[in-house]
Amino acid sequence: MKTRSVLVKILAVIVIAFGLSAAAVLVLAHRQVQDIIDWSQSKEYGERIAGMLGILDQHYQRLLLTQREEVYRQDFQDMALKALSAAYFHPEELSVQPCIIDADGNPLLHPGKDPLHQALPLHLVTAAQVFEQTFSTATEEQAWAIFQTYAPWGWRVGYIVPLPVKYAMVRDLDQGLAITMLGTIFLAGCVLTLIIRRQLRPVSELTRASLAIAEGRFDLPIQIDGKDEIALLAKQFDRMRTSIHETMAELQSSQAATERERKFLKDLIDAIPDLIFFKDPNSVYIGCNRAFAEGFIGLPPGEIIGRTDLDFIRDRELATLFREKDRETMALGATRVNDEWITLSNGRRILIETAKTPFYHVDGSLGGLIGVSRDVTERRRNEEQLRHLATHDELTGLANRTLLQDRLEQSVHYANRSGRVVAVLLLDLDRFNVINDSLGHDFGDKLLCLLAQRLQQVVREADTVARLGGDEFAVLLAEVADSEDVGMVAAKILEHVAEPLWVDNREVLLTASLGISLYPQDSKDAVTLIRNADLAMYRAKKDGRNSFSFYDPEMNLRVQETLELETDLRQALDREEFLLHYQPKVDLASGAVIGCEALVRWRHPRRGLVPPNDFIPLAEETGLIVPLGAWVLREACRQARRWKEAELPPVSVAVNLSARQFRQGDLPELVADVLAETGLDPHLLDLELTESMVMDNPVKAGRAMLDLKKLGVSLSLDDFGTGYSSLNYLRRFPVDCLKIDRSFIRDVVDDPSGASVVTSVISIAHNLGMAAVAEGVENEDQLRFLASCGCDTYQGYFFSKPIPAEEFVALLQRETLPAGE
Ligand SMILES: Nc1nc2c(ncn2[C@@H]2O[C@H](COP(=O)(O)O[C@H]3[C@@H](O)[C@H](n4cnc5c(=O)[nH]c(N)nc54)O[C@@H]3COP(=O)(O)O)[C@@H](O)[C@H]2O)c(=O)[nH]1
Repeated sequence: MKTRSVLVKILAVIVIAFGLSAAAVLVLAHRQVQDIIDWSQSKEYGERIAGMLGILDQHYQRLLLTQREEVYRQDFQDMALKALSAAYFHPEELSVQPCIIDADGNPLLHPGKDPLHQALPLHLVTAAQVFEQTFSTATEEQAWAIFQTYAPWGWRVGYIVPLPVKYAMVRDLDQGLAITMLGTIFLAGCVLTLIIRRQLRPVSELTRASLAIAEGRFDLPIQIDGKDEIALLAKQFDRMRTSIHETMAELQSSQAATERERKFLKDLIDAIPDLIFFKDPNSVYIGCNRAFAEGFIGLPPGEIIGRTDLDFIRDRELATLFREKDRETMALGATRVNDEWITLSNGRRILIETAKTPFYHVDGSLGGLIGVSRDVTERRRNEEQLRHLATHDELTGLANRTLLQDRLEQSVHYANRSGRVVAVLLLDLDRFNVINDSLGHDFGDKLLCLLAQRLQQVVREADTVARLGGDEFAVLLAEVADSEDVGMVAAKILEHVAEPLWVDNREVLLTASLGISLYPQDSKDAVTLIRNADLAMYRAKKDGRNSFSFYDPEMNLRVQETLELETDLRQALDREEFLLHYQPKVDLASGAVIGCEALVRWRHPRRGLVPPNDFIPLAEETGLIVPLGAWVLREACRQARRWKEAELPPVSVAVNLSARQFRQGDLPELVADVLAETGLDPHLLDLELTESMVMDNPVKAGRAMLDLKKLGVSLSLDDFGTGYSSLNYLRRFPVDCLKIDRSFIRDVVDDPSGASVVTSVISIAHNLGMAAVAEGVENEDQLRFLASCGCDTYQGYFFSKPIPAEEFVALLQRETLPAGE
């Protein structure tokens, strides 16, 4: 590399020297040419000399004269001699005509022109003549010697040169000079090119690199060696390129990552079934997902961007609404949620819930909003359904307790201002469970639906009919004048309820008990009004059903008592507050005590001895009858076993079963367990069932009775005659005794119809192979009548009230017992 550099330098020096020499030559040559003055250029002097020399045609000939004295001094003689010699001795070889001119410009010698001599001053003529003579006679060497002696300083030698010749000289000179110049220029050019190429190579390398960078190619390294500025620059440039390359690579990688992310996000939002869109602050779409574009607008996303809702939503009202909501959202600067019904591109109408949220640029300026719309049609429908379910009865579609309460509160609110009365009527069907159990729940449901329709027809549209559960309905009379009007409506309702209903081609007769509470008299609170109506309804039920009853504050007192009683009842078993009394059963024929009926008593710590009628219904209602009944059964069996162990005459013990106990599926197991536990002979246990208990569901009851019979116990049908026993069923039940209700016995003497019922029951019992037991025998007449009818057994105050166990033992031990005749 260094050698090359030296060579180039040497070459450059040579070229420069050559160029300088050539330039010097050229300058000298030009100067020489310039020394030969074209006297024709000097008009006055030129014309005079030309005239003297007889040169007429100035256009074709020029007189060229040497100009400088020094030249004469050195070369004049030689030149003059040579010129004159040539003119005289070799005139044919001359292309120019020489002449000599003195210091004043007078021609001294001009070989071709005689007149010249005449015009010359004498001394010059002489000189000229001498010259002529000399040259004409002397040899060349002689002429030269003469000339040397004559020639004074200041003479000039000239040539009359034809113009072409003069220019030929110059042209030759110029050509030479031009060739020299061109050669020099060429060489200089070559050297320069070399130098430039050498110097500019790094620059061009840099240029190439710059271009590559400009074209985005950063991977081509810049290879420039050296330590000069360009090399240093190139190195820095290459570092810069590397740095940019790396930065670009990072940028590209980050761009690729960004692009991947962007694509992923696009795919993601396209995969979301919700409608997603983005708008600028002027509500112009700047993006959306596929669901929005194709599902809602019906255009590809590209055709939506840059447009507004007004451009493609046909419903202008909706489009304007969208725009208003956009503005509100962006003005608010927070998420807003709206519901709107829209029509999709496939024509389906859906309800959308749209959440619009403003978004901002990095500099904090508003970028627009992001919208997400979701099809909530189904959800809303479900919500409506749930709301309906939450406020309506599923079976009948009537309002439920919640809605009733809500409406009642509203009605109370309005009545408060209007001064009118609001009435709550609570209706409970009488003995509906009998229908339900005997005819099935489906049948019962259909009946309830028909009744619901009927109730709705009775009241006005402003009133509310609700089902509170089971067979319990409520009617809210939103505005009535007074309680009299309410009573009329209540009576009308009962009338409609009592009209025959047809379900599955079967006629059903229903009655209801109705309780009424009034606003503002009975309470100002909706919940209390409903509760008071409920209390009144219970009163109506107790009063004999198929009637209505207005709420009375007394009812509340009773409820309070009942609540207290219930609390005490729950603790009574644990506190062992129950005990049994036994009422003897007497054989009518022999007068012997053949058994007894166990009757529970409650020794209340404050109230004293509480009769069963005051707590058995409550125990039944609360379910406490189940443990209480089990206790009675166990205690009665244990007592009977003790009597047997005491070797008293054998007596059976009768235990009353409650409806709930009987319905419990585990009664046979309980009886079996108790018998096993107490060791009582099953024949000495008599279980008393009521007529209504078995007739509510005769089939099921029949099965349960069979199970009990298998244990070896006796079964009696209590209160016979008060219910609706079907003889058909009765015939099939494994019953041992029919107990004639005391209401028939009471009137047996005075009332012939009562007597005939008793005789009929006795004969039915006997015909079915059962014993007849009369209850509530209080006097001898009754006893006598029963004996006359062939009644088998009796019990009643006439013989004995229910008595404690020890008294019953004493009674048993009496030898003589009263007997009927
Ligand atoms: N499930 C259960 N029910 C029971 C139980 N113990 C009693 N009861 C039922 O309570 C009702 C009332 O019973 P009670 O007050 O004991 O009355 C009984 C007798 O005292 C009464 N009786 C008997 N003879 C006469 C009479 O000559 N005159 C008259 N006024 N009353 C009389 O009758 C009741 C017994 O009736 P019954 O059961 O129908 O034989 C009552 O319904 C009891 O069944 C129990 O443990 N479990």
